[in-house]
Amino acid sequence: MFRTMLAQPSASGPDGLSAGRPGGTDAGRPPAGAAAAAGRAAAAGRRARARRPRAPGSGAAGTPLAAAAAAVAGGACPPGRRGRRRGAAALRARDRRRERWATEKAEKQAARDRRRARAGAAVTLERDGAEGEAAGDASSEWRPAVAGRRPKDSQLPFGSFKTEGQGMGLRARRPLQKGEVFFQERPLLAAAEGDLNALIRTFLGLGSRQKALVLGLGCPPEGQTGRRGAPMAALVGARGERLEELLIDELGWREEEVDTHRDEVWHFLRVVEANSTVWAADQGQILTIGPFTSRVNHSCEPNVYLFDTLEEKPDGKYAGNIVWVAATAVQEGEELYINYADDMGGGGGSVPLMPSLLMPVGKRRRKLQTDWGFTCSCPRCVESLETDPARCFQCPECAEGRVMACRAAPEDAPAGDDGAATRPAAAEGLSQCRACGSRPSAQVAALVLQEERKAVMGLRTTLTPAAFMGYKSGRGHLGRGRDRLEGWAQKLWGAGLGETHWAMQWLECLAGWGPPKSKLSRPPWRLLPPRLHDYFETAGRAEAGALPSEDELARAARAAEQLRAEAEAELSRAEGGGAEAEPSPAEVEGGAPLPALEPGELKKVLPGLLALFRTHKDALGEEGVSYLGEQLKAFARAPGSPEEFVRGLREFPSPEARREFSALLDRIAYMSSKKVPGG
Ligand SMILES: C[S@@+](CC[C@H](N)C(=O)[O-])C[C@H]1O[C@@H](n2cnc3c(N)ncnc32)[C@H](O)[C@@H]1O
Repeated sequence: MFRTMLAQPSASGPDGLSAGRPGGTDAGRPPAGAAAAAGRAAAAGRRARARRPRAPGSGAAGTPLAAAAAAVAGGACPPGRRGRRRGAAALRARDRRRERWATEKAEKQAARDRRRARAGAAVTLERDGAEGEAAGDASSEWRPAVAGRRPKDSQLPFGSFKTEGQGMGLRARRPLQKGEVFFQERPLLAAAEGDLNALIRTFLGLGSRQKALVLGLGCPPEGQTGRRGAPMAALVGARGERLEELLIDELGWREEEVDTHRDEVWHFLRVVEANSTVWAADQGQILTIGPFTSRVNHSCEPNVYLFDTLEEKPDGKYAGNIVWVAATAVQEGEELYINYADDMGGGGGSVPLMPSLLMPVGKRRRKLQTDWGFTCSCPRCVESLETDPARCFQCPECAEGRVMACRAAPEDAPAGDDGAATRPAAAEGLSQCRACGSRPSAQVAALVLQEERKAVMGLRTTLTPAAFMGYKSGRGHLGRGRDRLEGWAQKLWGAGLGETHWAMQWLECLAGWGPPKSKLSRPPWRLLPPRLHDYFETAGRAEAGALPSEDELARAARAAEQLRAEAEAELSRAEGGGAEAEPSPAEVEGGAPLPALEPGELKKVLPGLLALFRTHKDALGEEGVSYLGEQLKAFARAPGSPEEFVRGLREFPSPEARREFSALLDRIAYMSSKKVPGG
């Protein structure tokens, strides 16, 4: 369900400015420069495993079906089959078969309808609390199996629900922390992309329950391909009318097999087109279908990032999972969204230089319409329809406030003969300035927008991927390239663009491409909307292998223990306690319960803790300081076990901060246990 530049012959950013896939190993650095660069070394190590998900159906070249078609056209069909001339008898037989199938199909459909009417619409997905629930009821929940096995409710951090206008969707059942790997799905189906025969045969080999899960996924009605230039329609016809030819003539199926499976295969191929995920692996592309992954809708401000750990085994089967990471903090009940517009990964060099998510709303929607056949109704798009922050300008009147591109005001529209407005749909104007209250006239708006066009055009012709790559030194540092980017930002600023204009944000992303030290950090380089920033950052970290994997967490835990032991040893030396004061193994391993603090003793500890917090205030940030403050106050109100207190701190929402402060927390735990103030 993703797209990657790997899969696209060319890609354009806004105004065609892009990108494509720049060459070189640093080409794929994600915009989250700090994280990505920090993970550069890790990424190099992981590169062998780097995979990128993308949408099948992303243009003719990128789909399993199109790949299969290409393979077929290129002679990958069984020898002796392709190019076989058909005699009149064969053609008559084919027509007879088609007629028979049409009749059988109508009968089957009628039977299906009857069954549905009897059983309600939940035919393949089990619903929780189905009693009294109409199909599609917003409160209904389905629980498909993971690789055929149904997880218990308590194991699932999300549930499904009926969205408004986007079919089914998933929403969080509990709060998720940014960077949290909260779910992993083993695909029900995995096959080499392009090997259509293997894909279909793998599907047919599934158990009936698993097949039902796959066929229960949403797909466009027959005859509606959903996507422009849909490759499946090109391959087998919009209604599957050439499926039989494909199966028999190209894939070498026996007629009896086709008779038995045709309808099922036809339904399956439509599901594949709408729901499969393709991952770039070393051995080639792997196409997967996971019932859960297939239910996550798209948003232009996604809160979930997916990566995979898929691997082809020597027997040709696939092992591994699709891993779900919370890209931002997600609240309980919030819908989960991923990014269908492009893949934001970076380690393997496939990140688009111009992420589609930065595009203005019109361009984003056109892209999704072309690639996916739906008009995006995500919250960000809906909010940007009237005035789009990605087309933001300094107010031509007061220069302090900001105005956005929007539809021209009706009074500015040219009048027709009869006096009625005949404004072309594309006519643009500028919104009212919140600071001075003025709304630029049509003439002023036209000038501002003309300046924008000129500036963007200049950027587009000069800042090509090749030029950008040229900015970088051999080690990938941006070096003086940053000055160029800053120069460009100043030009755009001079041309009247505002901070949240896509071109400014794009420059910020590019500037962030380098290692952390070179990241531009002074104003106005804080332009990305926070959630988008989080998403890019998490994507970069995931791709750079910097997310807290289980290994990493275990390592961090060991490191924390080590620090704690060191701190205790140091303290005991300072106390002059010598060997006696050495922590017991149980304490080092966190096994020994810490004694509860008495209110009087707490007074001694608090100043020390506060001093520690103050020392680390900057790293903690505002959110961290207030969180720790709350914990501290709660502890002061009702002092209990220091362990509980420290546990509260360990639940700090940001995993990064948690890691950073694990040593600090260990010291706090230690001090609490020793009742010694100071750090
Ligand atoms: C892989 S499916 C996602 C699950 C789907 N909603 C369902 O009911 O099974 C993709 C389809 O969901 C819908 N969809 C996903 N994100 C959307 C969005 N942002 N706006 C509108 N429709 C969306 C589109 O119909 C799209 O073809």
